[in-house]
Amino acid sequence: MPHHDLVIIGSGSGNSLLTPELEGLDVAIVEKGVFGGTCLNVGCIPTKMFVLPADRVVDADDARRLGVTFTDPTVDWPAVRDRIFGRIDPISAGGEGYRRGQEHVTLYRTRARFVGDRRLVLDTGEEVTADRVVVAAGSRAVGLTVDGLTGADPDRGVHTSDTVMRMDALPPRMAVVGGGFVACEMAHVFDGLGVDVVQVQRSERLLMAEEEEVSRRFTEVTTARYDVRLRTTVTAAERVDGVWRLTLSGPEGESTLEAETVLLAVGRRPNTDLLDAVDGGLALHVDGRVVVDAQQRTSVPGVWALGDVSSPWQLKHVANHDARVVAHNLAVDLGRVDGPPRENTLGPVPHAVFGHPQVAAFGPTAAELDTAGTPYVTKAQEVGDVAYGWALEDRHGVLVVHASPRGEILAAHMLGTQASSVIQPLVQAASLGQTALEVARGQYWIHPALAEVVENALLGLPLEG
Ligand SMILES: Cc1cc2nc3c(=O)[nH]c(=O)nc-3n(C[C@H](O)[C@H](O)[C@H](O)COP(=O)(O)OP(=O)(O)OC[C@H]3O[C@@H](n4cnc5c(N)ncnc54)[C@H](O)[C@@H]3O)c2cc1C
Ligand SMILES: NC(=O)c1ccc[n+]([C@@H]2O[C@H](COP(=O)([O-])OP(=O)(O)OC[C@H]3O[C@@H](n4cnc5c(N)ncnc54)[C@H](O)[C@@H]3O)[C@@H](O)[C@H]2O)c1
Repeated sequence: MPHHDLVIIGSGSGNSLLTPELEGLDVAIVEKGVFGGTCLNVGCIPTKMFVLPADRVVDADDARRLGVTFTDPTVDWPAVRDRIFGRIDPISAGGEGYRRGQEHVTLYRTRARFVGDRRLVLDTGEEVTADRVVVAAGSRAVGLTVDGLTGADPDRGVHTSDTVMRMDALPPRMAVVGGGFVACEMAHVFDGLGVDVVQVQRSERLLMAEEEEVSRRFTEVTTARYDVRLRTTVTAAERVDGVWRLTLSGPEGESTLEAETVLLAVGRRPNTDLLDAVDGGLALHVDGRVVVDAQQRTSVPGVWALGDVSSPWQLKHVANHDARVVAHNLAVDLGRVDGPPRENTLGPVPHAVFGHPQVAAFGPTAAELDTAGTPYVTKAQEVGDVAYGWALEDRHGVLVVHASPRGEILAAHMLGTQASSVIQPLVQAASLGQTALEVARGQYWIHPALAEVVENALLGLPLEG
């Protein structure tokens, strides 16, 4: 029975654990899927590479308002797709090859399941034990409880984000089910690339978890662009002659929607069930995530967890930071690094939805601050009211900042061009404890750059004194 110093389950963020401090350990990586995990192969990176060409199409159309007209675009799907995966697939293969070539690393290309504390059985039948285990097994897309739509079935035109980006050809029509991150990004991509998209969202707005003003404006812009069915669910589905006929239940009662392709984008669940995590003694939250403490330790000594399998945030920058904490704490545990273990105490967690326009945010919404009874002041700065907003002829963009009455930055919520980059100075300020006035008046703001929206929002806060 092979015994290793360290077994890592999952080659996404888990693959970045092997820092120089862990050099020479007998390490095994177990990976059942594509090497490199979700972000590289089917997540952040390819999706953003698909978003960009769609942005170009939408921006070209929008340029009409600026007095510039382009001829209608031609989309070469195989060229778009193959450029993206022509870049990504070799990175995955190269990463796998590198690990295979390392003398002290064993790569098991199969699934692992726990059968005891730090004891695993692989789908090959082999049993593997380890002094230390890191669970970095990620999450996976869920389906609907509707017959035919319970999971991806690409041959029958049912996709999740794992499969939709590799389609042979663009379908004429696509039903996108969901109103969260994946649904909004993918609906933008496929509408932009010329597919007739209908997005079906059970709630009253898209991106319901965002600040209401942002979610409302995003929904307005999106519904003006393509067909969005709000407060609507899919209750039944049948496929006839290669076309899905979905029965929808919405505000006006029952209706039918036809599409060659259905994209299921209704959330992701942690992969602890595939791991038999409970048999490994791991305590789980009710939603299936592994319980970890501030040092990323699980309930079993010698077992750590990181990323989507344990985090309340299914975000790559969070998984990466978890991995840095675990790598340090492994090195401390092994006596290779002096000092106390590290705690996972970074500031507020930002996120962005790369739709068109983008949405980016961190911190509580106004509704959450109200519920918590936290005193706060707010400024909603229109993007269209700063100089670069005039250049953009911006009509929808807004940056909402919430701060304490004394100027500590609590939250920012933005809809607009490059929101994912524009809010970063606010993430920095909130993380490093800089006040609104320090940030607004403690530096030059390049004029007339889009970042002036941040400066103006901060100066517009009705602070005490
Ligand atoms: C479409 C999409 C777009 C996204 N875009 C963004 C974005 O723009 N920005 C952002 O921050 N986040 C984004 N995310 C989220 C981000 O991809 C994840 O948060 C991140 O990749 C999680 O990393 P991880 O290491 O926890 O898991 P993963 O990268 O998923 O790695 C887990 C690995 O474990 C393997 N595994 C699971 N169970 C077992 C087992 N029992 N045995 C062996 N191997 C196993 C899996 O095959 C997988 O390769 C996106 C996600 C999706 C789906
Ligand atoms: N840009 C990014 O950072 C990015 C991009 C994609 C995904 N992600 C991560 O991946 C996670 C998963 O993304 P997601 O979009 O799948 O999930 P999500 O939680 O963001 O959204 C799920 C959506 O599905 C809807 N839904 C759930 N069950 C439903 C049902 N039975 N019928 C109809 N609608 C239903 C919800 O109302 C919601 O609109 C995100 O939460 C995010 O953390 C991040």
